Amino acid sequence: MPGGDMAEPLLSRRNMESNPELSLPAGRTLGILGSGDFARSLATRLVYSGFKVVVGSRNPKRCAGLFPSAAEVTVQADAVKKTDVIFVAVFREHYSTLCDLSDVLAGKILVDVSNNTEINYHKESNAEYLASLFPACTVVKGFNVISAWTLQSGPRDGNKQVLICCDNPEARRTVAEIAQVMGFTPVDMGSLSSACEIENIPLRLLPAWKIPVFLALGLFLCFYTYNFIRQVLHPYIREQKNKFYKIPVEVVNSTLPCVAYVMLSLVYLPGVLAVSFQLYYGTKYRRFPDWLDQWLQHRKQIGLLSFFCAALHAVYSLCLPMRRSHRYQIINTAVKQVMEKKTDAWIEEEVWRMEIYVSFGIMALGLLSLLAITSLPSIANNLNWREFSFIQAEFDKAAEEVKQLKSQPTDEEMLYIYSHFKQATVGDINTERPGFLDFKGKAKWDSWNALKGMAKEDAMKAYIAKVEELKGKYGI
Ligand SMILES: NC(=O)C1=CN([C@@H]2O[C@H](COP(=O)(O)OP(=O)(O)OC[C@H]3O[C@@H](n4cnc5c(N)ncnc54)[C@H](OP(=O)(O)O)[C@@H]3O)[C@@H](O)[C@H]2O)C=CC1
Ligand SMILES: [Fe+3]
Repeated sequence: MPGGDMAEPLLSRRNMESNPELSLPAGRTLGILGSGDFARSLATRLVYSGFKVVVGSRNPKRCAGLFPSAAEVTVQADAVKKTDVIFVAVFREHYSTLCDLSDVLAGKILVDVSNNTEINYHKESNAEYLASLFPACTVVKGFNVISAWTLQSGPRDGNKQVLICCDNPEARRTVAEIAQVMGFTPVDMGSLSSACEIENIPLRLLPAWKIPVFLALGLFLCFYTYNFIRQVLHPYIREQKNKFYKIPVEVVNSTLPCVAYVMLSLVYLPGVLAVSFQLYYGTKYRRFPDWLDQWLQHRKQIGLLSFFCAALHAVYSLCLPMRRSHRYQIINTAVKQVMEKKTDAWIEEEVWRMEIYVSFGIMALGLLSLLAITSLPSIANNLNWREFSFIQAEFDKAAEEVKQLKSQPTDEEMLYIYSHFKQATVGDINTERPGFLDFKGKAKWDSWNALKGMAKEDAMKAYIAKVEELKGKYGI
Protein backbone atom coordinates (compact mmCIF):
# COMPACT_ATOMS: atom_id res chain seq x y z
CA MET A 1 0.00 0.00 0.00
CA PRO A 2 2.14 2.86 -1.20
CA GLY A 3 -0.37 5.52 -0.08
CA GLY A 4 -0.39 4.26 3.47
CA ASP A 5 3.38 4.00 3.56
CA MET A 6 3.72 7.57 2.35
CA ALA A 7 1.30 9.02 4.86
CA GLU A 8 3.18 7.89 7.95
CA PRO A 9 6.60 9.53 7.40
CA LEU A 10 5.03 12.70 5.99
CA LEU A 11 2.97 13.11 9.10
CA SER A 12 5.86 12.57 11.41
CA ARG A 13 8.08 14.88 9.41
CA ARG A 14 5.52 17.62 9.71
CA ASN A 15 5.41 16.95 13.45
CA MET A 16 9.17 17.22 13.65
CA GLU A 17 9.21 20.51 11.87
CA SER A 18 6.49 22.15 13.90
CA ASN A 19 7.81 20.95 17.22
CA PRO A 20 10.87 18.75 17.20
CA GLU A 21 10.63 18.15 20.95
CA LEU A 22 7.15 16.68 20.81
CA SER A 23 7.51 14.42 17.81
CA LEU A 24 9.63 11.90 19.61
CA PRO A 25 7.14 10.10 21.83
CA ALA A 26 3.96 10.11 19.71
CA GLY A 27 3.09 6.60 18.50
CA ARG A 28 5.67 5.11 20.80
CA THR A 29 4.86 1.98 22.77
CA LEU A 30 4.67 2.46 26.52
CA GLY A 31 4.32 -0.22 29.15
CA ILE A 32 2.32 -0.32 32.36
CA LEU A 33 2.86 -2.84 35.14
CA GLY A 34 -0.27 -3.43 37.22
CA SER A 35 -3.93 -3.42 36.34
CA GLY A 36 -5.45 -1.36 39.15
CA ASP A 37 -7.32 1.95 39.10
CA PHE A 38 -4.28 4.02 38.25
CA ALA A 39 -3.10 1.62 35.54
CA ARG A 40 -6.52 1.66 33.86
CA SER A 41 -6.84 5.45 33.88
CA LEU A 42 -3.27 5.87 32.70
CA ALA A 43 -3.77 3.38 29.87
CA THR A 44 -6.91 5.18 28.73
CA ARG A 45 -5.22 8.58 28.72
CA LEU A 46 -2.13 7.25 26.94
CA VAL A 47 -4.24 5.60 24.24
CA TYR A 48 -6.20 8.84 23.76
CA SER A 49 -2.90 10.72 23.46
CA GLY A 50 -1.77 8.53 20.59
CA PHE A 51 0.55 6.09 22.33
CA LYS A 52 0.53 2.33 21.93
CA VAL A 53 0.03 0.77 25.34
CA VAL A 54 1.01 -2.65 26.58
CA VAL A 55 -0.13 -3.64 30.06
CA GLY A 56 1.67 -6.27 32.12
CA SER A 57 -0.52 -8.06 34.64
CA ARG A 58 -0.11 -11.16 36.78
CA ASN A 59 -3.48 -12.24 35.48
CA PRO A 60 -4.05 -10.70 32.04
CA LYS A 61 -7.15 -12.76 31.25
CA ARG A 62 -9.03 -11.47 34.27
CA CYS A 63 -8.44 -7.78 33.67
CA ALA A 64 -8.15 -7.46 29.87
CA GLY A 65 -11.81 -6.40 29.58
CA LEU A 66 -11.23 -3.41 31.86
CA PHE A 67 -8.73 -1.72 29.55
CA PRO A 68 -9.46 0.15 26.32
CA SER A 69 -9.48 -2.28 23.41
CA ALA A 70 -6.51 -0.53 21.80
CA ALA A 71 -4.31 -1.47 24.76
CA GLU A 72 -2.65 -4.85 24.75
CA VAL A 73 -2.92 -6.74 28.03
CA THR A 74 -0.43 -9.50 28.56
CA VAL A 75 1.78 -11.11 31.18
CA GLN A 76 4.36 -8.91 32.88
CA ALA A 77 7.50 -10.32 31.23
CA ASP A 78 5.98 -10.11 27.77
CA ALA A 79 4.87 -6.49 28.27
CA VAL A 80 8.27 -5.42 29.51
CA LYS A 81 9.99 -6.89 26.44
CA LYS A 82 7.90 -4.78 24.09
CA THR A 83 8.84 -1.34 25.39
CA ASP A 84 11.59 0.84 26.86
CA VAL A 85 9.45 3.01 29.11
CA ILE A 86 7.41 1.25 31.78
CA PHE A 87 5.04 2.84 34.29
CA VAL A 88 5.11 0.88 37.53
CA ALA A 89 1.49 1.21 38.73
CA VAL A 90 2.01 -1.09 41.67
CA PHE A 91 2.24 -0.27 45.37
CA ARG A 92 5.67 0.03 46.94
CA GLU A 93 4.99 -3.03 49.11
CA HIS A 94 4.84 -5.17 45.96
CA TYR A 95 7.93 -3.81 44.20
CA SER A 96 10.00 -6.74 45.40
CA THR A 97 7.64 -9.16 43.62
CA LEU A 98 8.80 -7.64 40.34
CA CYS A 99 12.41 -8.69 40.96
CA ASP A 100 11.95 -11.77 38.78
CA LEU A 101 11.76 -9.36 35.86
CA SER A 102 15.17 -7.77 36.59
CA ASP A 103 16.81 -9.27 33.51
CA VAL A 104 14.16 -8.14 31.03
CA LEU A 105 13.91 -4.74 32.71
CA ALA A 106 17.63 -4.01 32.50
CA GLY A 107 18.44 -0.78 30.67
CA LYS A 108 14.84 0.46 30.60
CA ILE A 109 13.15 3.50 32.06
CA LEU A 110 10.88 2.77 35.02
CA VAL A 111 8.39 5.48 35.94
CA ASP A 112 7.50 5.34 39.63
CA VAL A 113 3.98 6.75 40.13
CA SER A 114 3.47 5.63 43.70
CA ASN A 115 2.33 7.59 46.72
CA ASN A 116 2.63 6.97 50.43
CA THR A 117 -0.03 7.11 53.10
CA GLU A 118 2.01 9.18 55.55
CA ILE A 119 4.64 11.87 55.18
CA ASN A 120 8.17 10.44 55.45
CA TYR A 121 6.79 7.04 56.42
CA HIS A 122 9.73 5.23 54.82
CA LYS A 123 13.34 6.25 55.23
CA GLU A 124 13.98 6.45 51.50
CA SER A 125 11.50 7.56 48.86
CA ASN A 126 9.59 4.91 46.89
CA ALA A 127 11.45 5.88 43.73
CA GLU A 128 14.85 5.51 45.36
CA TYR A 129 13.75 2.16 46.77
CA LEU A 130 12.71 1.04 43.28
CA ALA A 131 16.05 2.24 41.93
CA SER A 132 17.88 0.21 44.58
CA LEU A 133 15.91 -2.93 43.59
CA PHE A 134 16.66 -2.41 39.89
CA PRO A 135 20.14 -0.90 39.63
CA ALA A 136 20.27 -1.66 35.89
CA CYS A 137 17.20 0.53 35.21
CA THR A 138 16.73 4.28 35.12
CA VAL A 139 14.02 5.26 37.58
CA VAL A 140 11.99 8.42 36.96
CA LYS A 141 9.57 9.78 39.56
CA GLY A 142 6.43 11.34 38.16
CA PHE A 143 2.62 11.40 37.78
CA ASN A 144 2.02 10.61 41.48
CA VAL A 145 0.50 14.07 41.97
CA ILE A 146 -2.16 13.25 39.37
CA SER A 147 -5.10 11.21 40.59
CA ALA A 148 -6.60 8.35 38.64
CA TRP A 149 -9.69 10.52 38.33
CA THR A 150 -7.80 13.43 36.75
CA LEU A 151 -6.17 11.03 34.34
CA GLN A 152 -9.54 9.72 33.28
CA SER A 153 -11.31 13.04 32.93
CA GLY A 154 -8.33 14.63 31.24
CA PRO A 155 -6.06 17.41 32.45
CA ARG A 156 -8.74 20.00 31.75
CA ASP A 157 -10.56 19.56 35.03
CA GLY A 158 -7.75 19.12 37.47
CA ASN A 159 -4.23 19.85 38.40
CA LYS A 160 -2.11 20.07 35.27
CA GLN A 161 1.33 19.92 36.77
CA VAL A 162 3.35 16.73 36.67
CA LEU A 163 6.48 16.96 38.79
CA ILE A 164 9.29 14.86 37.40
CA CYS A 165 12.71 13.96 38.75
CA CYS A 166 15.45 11.55 37.74
CA ASP A 167 19.22 11.33 37.87
CA ASN A 168 19.41 10.87 34.11
CA PRO A 169 18.48 14.08 32.23
CA GLU A 170 17.73 12.15 29.03
CA ALA A 171 15.19 9.88 30.74
CA ARG A 172 13.73 12.86 32.55
CA ARG A 173 13.20 14.62 29.28
CA THR A 174 11.57 11.57 27.70
CA VAL A 175 9.01 11.32 30.52
CA ALA A 176 8.48 15.10 30.44
CA GLU A 177 7.67 14.83 26.74
CA ILE A 178 5.20 12.02 27.39
CA ALA A 179 3.49 14.16 30.05
CA GLN A 180 3.36 17.07 27.65
CA VAL A 181 1.79 15.00 24.87
CA MET A 182 -0.82 13.83 27.40
CA GLY A 183 -1.71 17.48 27.98
CA PHE A 184 0.01 17.94 31.32
CA THR A 185 2.62 20.50 32.26
CA PRO A 186 5.87 18.79 33.20
CA VAL A 187 7.92 20.43 35.91
CA ASP A 188 11.55 19.45 36.13
CA MET A 189 12.42 18.81 39.76
CA GLY A 190 16.00 17.72 39.16
CA SER A 191 17.64 14.59 40.53
CA LEU A 192 15.96 11.55 42.05
CA SER A 193 16.72 12.86 45.53
CA SER A 194 13.72 15.21 45.05
CA ALA A 195 11.43 12.15 44.86
CA CYS A 196 10.79 12.31 48.59
CA GLU A 197 9.56 15.90 48.26
CA ILE A 198 7.37 14.98 45.27
CA GLU A 199 5.88 12.00 47.13
CA ASN A 200 5.00 14.23 50.06
CA ILE A 201 3.09 16.77 47.93
CA PRO A 202 -0.21 14.85 47.60
CA LEU A 203 -0.11 14.27 51.36
CA ARG A 204 0.40 17.95 52.05
CA LEU A 205 -2.54 19.24 50.02
CA LEU A 206 -5.04 19.14 52.84
CA PRO A 207 -2.73 20.38 55.61
CA ALA A 208 -2.81 23.80 53.94
CA TRP A 209 -6.19 23.97 55.68
CA LYS A 210 -5.02 22.60 59.01
CA ILE A 211 -3.82 25.84 60.61
CA PRO A 212 -6.75 27.98 59.32
CA VAL A 213 -9.31 25.41 60.47
CA PHE A 214 -7.76 25.17 63.95
CA LEU A 215 -7.62 28.96 64.06
CA ALA A 216 -11.31 29.21 63.18
CA LEU A 217 -12.23 26.56 65.75
CA GLY A 218 -10.14 28.29 68.42
CA LEU A 219 -11.75 31.65 67.72
CA PHE A 220 -15.18 30.06 67.69
CA LEU A 221 -14.56 28.49 71.08
CA CYS A 222 -13.36 31.78 72.61
CA PHE A 223 -16.23 33.86 71.26
CA TYR A 224 -18.77 31.16 72.05
CA THR A 225 -17.63 31.03 75.67
CA TYR A 226 -17.80 34.83 75.90
CA ASN A 227 -21.27 34.98 74.36
CA PHE A 228 -22.48 32.09 76.51
CA ILE A 229 -21.37 33.87 79.67
CA ARG A 230 -22.91 37.13 78.52
CA GLN A 231 -26.22 35.88 77.13
CA VAL A 232 -26.93 32.81 79.24
CA LEU A 233 -24.85 32.51 82.38
CA HIS A 234 -24.92 36.15 83.44
CA PRO A 235 -28.74 36.57 83.29
CA TYR A 236 -29.09 33.24 85.10
CA ILE A 237 -26.79 34.18 87.98
CA ARG A 238 -27.86 37.81 88.31
CA GLU A 239 -31.58 37.55 87.66
CA GLN A 240 -32.31 33.81 87.83
CA LYS A 241 -33.58 34.01 84.25
CA ASN A 242 -33.55 30.75 82.28
CA LYS A 243 -32.04 31.53 78.90
CA PHE A 244 -30.48 28.16 78.24
CA TYR A 245 -32.63 27.72 75.13
CA LYS A 246 -30.24 30.19 73.43
CA ILE A 247 -27.38 27.69 73.44
CA PRO A 248 -27.97 25.95 70.07
CA VAL A 249 -29.02 28.88 67.89
CA GLU A 250 -28.71 32.35 69.30
CA VAL A 251 -25.30 32.02 70.95
CA VAL A 252 -23.94 30.28 67.86
CA ASN A 253 -25.43 32.99 65.67
CA SER A 254 -23.80 35.82 67.59
CA THR A 255 -20.49 33.91 67.65
CA LEU A 256 -20.27 33.33 63.89
CA PRO A 257 -19.97 36.98 62.76
CA CYS A 258 -17.30 37.60 65.43
CA VAL A 259 -15.24 34.76 64.00
CA ALA A 260 -15.90 35.96 60.44
CA TYR A 261 -14.76 39.51 61.23
CA VAL A 262 -11.61 38.46 63.05
CA MET A 263 -10.71 35.98 60.29
CA LEU A 264 -11.26 38.63 57.64
CA SER A 265 -8.97 41.03 59.44
CA LEU A 266 -6.40 38.24 59.70
CA VAL A 267 -6.44 38.01 55.90
CA TYR A 268 -5.38 41.61 55.45
CA LEU A 269 -3.20 42.12 58.51
CA PRO A 270 -0.18 40.06 57.36
CA GLY A 271 -0.01 42.06 54.11
CA VAL A 272 0.29 45.25 56.12
CA LEU A 273 2.87 43.65 58.41
CA ALA A 274 4.86 42.43 55.40
CA VAL A 275 4.93 45.90 53.89
CA SER A 276 5.95 47.43 57.22
CA PHE A 277 8.67 44.79 57.47
CA GLN A 278 9.98 45.71 54.03
CA LEU A 279 9.82 49.43 54.79
CA TYR A 280 11.58 48.93 58.09
CA TYR A 281 14.46 47.03 56.54
CA GLY A 282 14.37 49.13 53.38
CA THR A 283 14.51 46.12 51.08
CA LYS A 284 12.26 43.45 49.63
CA TYR A 285 15.12 40.98 49.38
CA ARG A 286 15.01 39.96 52.99
CA ARG A 287 13.33 36.82 54.20
CA PHE A 288 10.14 37.31 56.22
CA PRO A 289 10.16 35.62 59.63
CA ASP A 290 8.71 32.11 59.47
CA TRP A 291 5.50 32.97 61.29
CA LEU A 292 4.75 35.79 58.85
CA ASP A 293 5.63 33.61 55.88
CA GLN A 294 3.23 30.89 57.09
CA TRP A 295 0.56 33.46 57.76
CA LEU A 296 0.90 34.99 54.29
CA GLN A 297 0.62 31.56 52.71
CA HIS A 298 -2.62 30.75 54.54
CA ARG A 299 -4.48 33.95 53.72
CA LYS A 300 -6.69 32.37 51.09
CA GLN A 301 -7.88 29.58 53.36
CA ILE A 302 -8.47 32.03 56.22
CA GLY A 303 -10.52 34.21 53.88
CA LEU A 304 -12.63 31.31 52.67
CA LEU A 305 -13.33 30.21 56.23
CA SER A 306 -14.33 33.77 57.06
CA PHE A 307 -16.79 33.63 54.17
CA PHE A 308 -18.05 30.27 55.40
CA CYS A 309 -18.77 31.72 58.87
CA ALA A 310 -20.49 34.77 57.39
CA ALA A 311 -22.66 32.57 55.16
CA LEU A 312 -23.61 30.39 58.13
CA HIS A 313 -24.49 33.52 60.08
CA ALA A 314 -26.81 34.60 57.28
CA VAL A 315 -28.58 31.24 57.29
CA TYR A 316 -28.91 31.21 61.09
CA SER A 317 -30.27 34.77 61.05
CA LEU A 318 -32.87 33.90 58.44
CA CYS A 319 -34.00 31.01 60.60
CA LEU A 320 -34.32 33.04 63.81
CA PRO A 321 -38.01 33.94 63.31
CA MET A 322 -38.89 30.31 62.61
CA ARG A 323 -38.26 29.30 66.19
CA ARG A 324 -40.97 28.66 68.72
CA SER A 325 -39.20 30.85 71.28
CA HIS A 326 -39.49 33.76 68.88
CA ARG A 327 -43.21 33.14 68.38
CA TYR A 328 -43.82 33.00 72.13
CA GLN A 329 -41.87 36.22 72.60
CA ILE A 330 -44.02 38.04 70.04
CA ILE A 331 -47.21 36.75 71.59
CA ASN A 332 -46.01 37.71 75.06
CA THR A 333 -45.17 41.23 73.94
CA ALA A 334 -48.57 41.53 72.28
CA VAL A 335 -50.33 40.39 75.42
CA LYS A 336 -48.29 42.82 77.51
CA GLN A 337 -49.23 45.57 75.10
CA VAL A 338 -52.90 44.74 75.36
CA MET A 339 -52.68 44.78 79.16
CA GLU A 340 -51.01 48.18 79.01
CA LYS A 341 -53.70 49.28 76.54
CA LYS A 342 -51.11 50.31 73.93
CA THR A 343 -52.30 50.19 70.34
CA ASP A 344 -49.07 51.01 68.47
CA ALA A 345 -45.67 49.48 69.24
CA TRP A 346 -43.92 51.08 66.29
CA ILE A 347 -40.62 52.72 67.27
CA GLU A 348 -39.30 54.62 64.27
CA GLU A 349 -35.69 54.66 65.43
CA GLU A 350 -35.63 50.88 66.03
CA VAL A 351 -37.19 50.24 62.62
CA TRP A 352 -34.53 52.25 60.82
CA ARG A 353 -31.72 50.75 62.83
CA MET A 354 -32.81 47.24 61.85
CA GLU A 355 -33.35 48.11 58.16
CA ILE A 356 -29.85 49.58 57.88
CA TYR A 357 -28.33 46.76 59.88
CA VAL A 358 -29.82 44.09 57.62
CA SER A 359 -28.94 46.02 54.47
CA PHE A 360 -25.29 46.34 55.52
CA GLY A 361 -25.23 42.68 56.47
CA ILE A 362 -26.42 41.66 53.02
CA MET A 363 -23.92 43.93 51.30
CA ALA A 364 -21.07 42.65 53.44
CA LEU A 365 -21.98 39.07 52.62
CA GLY A 366 -22.22 39.99 48.92
CA LEU A 367 -18.74 41.50 48.95
CA LEU A 368 -17.34 38.56 50.81
CA SER A 369 -18.87 36.11 48.32
CA LEU A 370 -17.26 38.08 45.52
CA LEU A 371 -13.88 37.71 47.18
CA ALA A 372 -14.49 34.03 47.81
CA ILE A 373 -15.67 33.29 44.27
CA THR A 374 -12.70 35.02 42.66
CA SER A 375 -10.39 32.85 44.70
CA LEU A 376 -12.19 29.60 43.90
CA PRO A 377 -10.34 28.51 40.74
CA SER A 378 -7.14 28.51 42.72
CA ILE A 379 -8.55 25.78 44.90
CA ALA A 380 -9.16 23.50 41.96
CA ASN A 381 -5.83 24.36 40.41
CA ASN A 382 -2.60 24.50 42.24
CA LEU A 383 -2.19 27.87 43.89
CA ASN A 384 1.59 27.93 43.59
CA TRP A 385 1.35 27.18 39.94
CA ARG A 386 -1.07 30.03 39.44
CA GLU A 387 1.25 32.44 41.15
CA PHE A 388 4.01 31.17 39.02
CA SER A 389 2.06 31.42 35.77
CA PHE A 390 1.17 34.99 36.74
CA ILE A 391 4.83 35.84 36.77
CA GLN A 392 5.19 33.89 33.58
CA ALA A 393 2.43 35.87 31.90
CA GLU A 394 3.99 39.13 33.05
CA PHE A 395 7.27 38.03 31.62
CA ASP A 396 5.71 37.13 28.28
CA LYS A 397 4.21 40.60 28.10
CA ALA A 398 7.54 42.18 28.93
CA ALA A 399 9.37 40.06 26.36
CA GLU A 400 6.82 41.02 23.75
CA GLU A 401 7.43 44.66 24.50
CA VAL A 402 11.15 44.24 24.06
CA LYS A 403 10.56 42.76 20.65
CA GLN A 404 8.58 45.82 19.69
CA LEU A 405 11.17 48.24 21.01
CA LYS A 406 12.37 50.67 18.46
CA SER A 407 16.11 51.20 18.21
CA GLN A 408 15.73 54.54 19.95
CA PRO A 409 13.07 54.20 22.64
CA THR A 410 11.62 57.30 24.16
CA ASP A 411 12.24 57.92 27.84
CA GLU A 412 8.62 57.15 28.59
CA GLU A 413 8.64 53.82 26.81
CA MET A 414 11.82 52.82 28.51
CA LEU A 415 10.58 53.76 31.96
CA TYR A 416 7.33 51.93 31.41
CA ILE A 417 9.09 48.74 30.44
CA TYR A 418 11.52 49.04 33.29
CA SER A 419 8.73 49.38 35.83
CA HIS A 420 6.97 46.45 34.21
CA PHE A 421 10.16 44.49 34.48
CA LYS A 422 10.42 45.26 38.16
CA GLN A 423 6.83 44.23 38.78
CA ALA A 424 7.35 40.88 37.12
CA THR A 425 10.30 40.21 39.45
CA VAL A 426 12.15 38.61 36.57
CA GLY A 427 15.10 40.72 37.58
CA ASP A 428 15.44 38.75 40.79
CA ILE A 429 15.97 35.60 38.81
CA ASN A 430 18.62 37.03 36.59
CA THR A 431 20.73 38.75 39.17
CA GLU A 432 20.54 35.76 41.51
CA ARG A 433 19.86 37.94 44.46
CA PRO A 434 18.68 35.79 47.37
CA GLY A 435 15.29 37.52 47.40
CA PHE A 436 13.57 35.41 44.81
CA LEU A 437 14.77 32.16 46.32
CA ASP A 438 13.73 33.15 49.81
CA PHE A 439 10.43 34.59 48.85
CA LYS A 440 9.21 32.03 46.39
CA GLY A 441 10.79 28.94 47.87
CA LYS A 442 12.97 26.26 46.47
CA ALA A 443 10.33 24.28 44.58
CA LYS A 444 9.20 27.24 42.58
CA TRP A 445 12.75 28.21 41.89
CA ASP A 446 13.30 24.77 40.42
CA SER A 447 10.18 24.88 38.29
CA TRP A 448 11.08 28.32 37.09
CA ASN A 449 14.52 27.09 36.16
CA ALA A 450 13.05 24.15 34.31
CA LEU A 451 10.71 26.27 32.26
CA LYS A 452 13.29 28.90 31.68
CA GLY A 453 15.61 26.20 30.39
CA MET A 454 12.97 24.72 28.14
CA ALA A 455 11.74 27.68 26.18
CA LYS A 456 12.33 31.12 27.47
CA GLU A 457 16.04 31.32 28.09
CA ASP A 458 16.97 33.18 24.95
CA ALA A 459 14.07 35.60 25.11
CA MET A 460 14.89 36.30 28.72
CA LYS A 461 18.57 36.87 28.09
CA ALA A 462 17.72 39.26 25.28
CA TYR A 463 15.30 41.10 27.49
CA ILE A 464 17.63 41.40 30.43
CA ALA A 465 20.49 42.58 28.21
CA LYS A 466 18.22 45.19 26.71
CA VAL A 467 17.06 46.50 30.06
CA GLU A 468 20.59 46.57 31.41
CA GLU A 469 21.63 48.53 28.36
CA LEU A 470 18.76 50.98 28.78
CA LYS A 471 19.43 51.36 32.48
CA GLY A 472 23.05 52.24 31.70
CA LYS A 473 22.06 54.59 28.97
CA TYR A 474 19.59 56.52 31.08
CA GLY A 475 21.51 56.16 34.33
CA ILE A 476 18.81 54.38 36.33
N1 LIG B 1 -5.37 5.50 42.41
C1 LIG B 1 -4.86 6.73 42.30
O1 LIG B 1 -5.59 7.71 42.15
C2 LIG B 1 -3.38 6.93 42.34
C3 LIG B 1 -2.51 5.88 42.53
N2 LIG B 1 -1.14 6.09 42.53
C4 LIG B 1 -0.20 4.98 42.73
O2 LIG B 1 -0.37 4.01 41.72
C5 LIG B 1 -0.07 2.73 42.22
C6 LIG B 1 -1.21 1.79 41.94
O3 LIG B 1 -2.38 2.31 42.57
P1 LIG B 1 -3.85 1.73 42.26
O4 LIG B 1 -3.95 1.45 40.81
O5 LIG B 1 -4.80 2.69 42.85
O6 LIG B 1 -3.84 0.39 43.12
P2 LIG B 1 -4.66 -0.95 42.84
O7 LIG B 1 -4.69 -1.70 44.11
O8 LIG B 1 -5.95 -0.61 42.18
O9 LIG B 1 -3.73 -1.72 41.81
C7 LIG B 1 -2.50 -2.26 42.16
C8 LIG B 1 -2.09 -3.25 41.09
O10 LIG B 1 -0.80 -3.73 41.39
C9 LIG B 1 -0.62 -4.95 40.70
N3 LIG B 1 0.29 -5.84 41.40
C10 LIG B 1 1.50 -6.23 40.93
N4 LIG B 1 2.12 -7.02 41.81
C11 LIG B 1 1.29 -7.16 42.86
C12 LIG B 1 1.34 -7.90 44.08
N5 LIG B 1 2.40 -8.63 44.39
N6 LIG B 1 0.30 -7.81 44.91
C13 LIG B 1 -0.78 -7.06 44.63
N7 LIG B 1 -0.88 -6.33 43.49
C14 LIG B 1 0.13 -6.40 42.61
C15 LIG B 1 -2.02 -5.55 40.55
O11 LIG B 1 -2.20 -5.80 39.18
P3 LIG B 1 -2.17 -7.31 38.57
O12 LIG B 1 -2.99 -8.13 39.50
O13 LIG B 1 -2.75 -7.18 37.23
O14 LIG B 1 -0.73 -7.70 38.53
C16 LIG B 1 -2.96 -4.46 41.02
O15 LIG B 1 -4.01 -4.25 40.14
C17 LIG B 1 0.22 2.90 43.71
O16 LIG B 1 1.59 2.94 43.92
C18 LIG B 1 -0.40 4.25 44.02
O17 LIG B 1 0.28 4.89 45.09
C19 LIG B 1 -0.64 7.34 42.33
C20 LIG B 1 -1.45 8.42 42.15
C21 LIG B 1 -2.89 8.30 42.17
FE1 LIG C 1 -25.35 39.94 61.80
